[in-house]
Amino acid sequence: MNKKIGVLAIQGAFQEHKDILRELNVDCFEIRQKSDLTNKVLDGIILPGGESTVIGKLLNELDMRTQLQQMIIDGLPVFGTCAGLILLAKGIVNDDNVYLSTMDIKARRNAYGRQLGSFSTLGDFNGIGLIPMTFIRAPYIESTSSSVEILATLSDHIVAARQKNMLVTSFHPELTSNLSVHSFFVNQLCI
Ligand SMILES: NC(=O)CC[C@H](N)C(=O)O
Repeated sequence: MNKKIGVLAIQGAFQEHKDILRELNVDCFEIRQKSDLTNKVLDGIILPGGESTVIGKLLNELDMRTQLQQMIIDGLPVFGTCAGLILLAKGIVNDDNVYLSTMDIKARRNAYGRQLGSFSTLGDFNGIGLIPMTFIRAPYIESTSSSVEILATLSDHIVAARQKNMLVTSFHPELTSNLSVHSFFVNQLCI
């Protein structure tokens, strides 16, 4: 049966994720309110890039945060890009807030500073190979617990990682034409 992936669509770059999923022939729909989480059968969910403070605030205002957090703890496959990574982190080294707080990573927000706010490069992703990586005011992962698998590093900083049902990237694979990270999520995590 076709997998059904939700894309959190309350702020940020969610349309690009939908476009990639469509290219992969995966059914996807927008998650805009709590009932979208509870009323539909979900094989996985994507948390897009955007502004983590805004998405985090909206998750609370829409009464979605605790529900989503519990679903992830219960094993719902989740892929967080950029702000999505920050939402999943159990710690943010340069911010007092935490949001869903399900993944054993410590993130640094806006880690590349103003000068290098946005850039693209090629990087090696474990098991996939060289892929284009586009960073926009990106975080990186400063530390992880030993149960987190590191999938990509750039200049000694962790930019992709997995822990059980959770996959995160600092970069935006949805802003490139490379489908491989989404394909990895759908085929390796959403099973
Ligand atoms: N492109 C992005 O998602 C940027 C993330 C943003 N800097 C934040 O802290 O939320």
